[in-house]
Amino acid sequence: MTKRNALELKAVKKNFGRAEIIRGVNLDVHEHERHVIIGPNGAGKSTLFNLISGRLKVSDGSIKLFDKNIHNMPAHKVNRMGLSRSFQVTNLFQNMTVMQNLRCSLLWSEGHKYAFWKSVMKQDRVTEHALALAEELNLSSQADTPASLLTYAEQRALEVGCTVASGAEVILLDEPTAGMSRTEANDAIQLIQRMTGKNTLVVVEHDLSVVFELADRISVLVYGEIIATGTPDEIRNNAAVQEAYLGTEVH
Ligand SMILES: Nc1ncnc2c1ncn2[C@@H]1O[C@H](COP(=O)(O)OP(=O)(O)OP(=O)(O)O)[C@@H](O)[C@H]1O
Repeated sequence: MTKRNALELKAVKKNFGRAEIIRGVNLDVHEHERHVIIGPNGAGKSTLFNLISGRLKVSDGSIKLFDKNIHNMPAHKVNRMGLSRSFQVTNLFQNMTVMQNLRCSLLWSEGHKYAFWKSVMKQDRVTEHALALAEELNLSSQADTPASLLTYAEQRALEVGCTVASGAEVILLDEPTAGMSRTEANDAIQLIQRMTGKNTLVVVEHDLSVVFELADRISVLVYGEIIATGTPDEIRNNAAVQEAYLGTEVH
């Protein structure tokens, strides 16, 4: 049986002035897949994420989220349609506590747009859900701590928790282990795997040990073009990928 695509990019191009930065990208991300995009600095990974999440308009081509066109829609609409992008830590409300951040995301997923006063009954349910999430994130003991006082790795964990709580089916993660120690990175990967089991994940990541641990499939972006897509083994053994990017790093 063919797998349903959560995301489908067809011949996507992006120019900045006369420079063509994304040069006809075709990419299918299957529902529930963990798809990691790798590539050298300046290959266009962030630009591609900006196009998918609606922060930038495509110059040409189409992007579909579960069969609906989303290219050139504003980011908040793309978000409402079920795609959320987790930035480094900028999605958090720094002065609000862990619980308040989680509650905000849960209420957003129900369309409350931060109107906390709507229903007391619902508030109890949301609080319970937020507590359960804090526990899953190993942040129970910090439930009433403002986000700004968490460690960097804890903030990243909370950020992933808020993204999941916001109800998005497709989650884009931007270098989820950047700036972390090896132990923190391993914990973060386990947390991502645990928290996003029901989601489709698209991840940009530089750390190849993280990439090969996390990915169901990998796409390699070089100078604005995807030169290969495949399982970790297929990518490891792909001669063009080795020449353009991996070198001998993964052997
Ligand atoms: N708004 C912009 N205007 C002009 N050029 C841009 C703009 N945004 C990105 N670029 C250029 O597009 C190219 C790709 O940048 P991008 O940040 O997407 O690459 P990347 O693969 O994410 O790189 P890195 O791994 O270093 O984060 C770079 O040459 C960059 O200078």
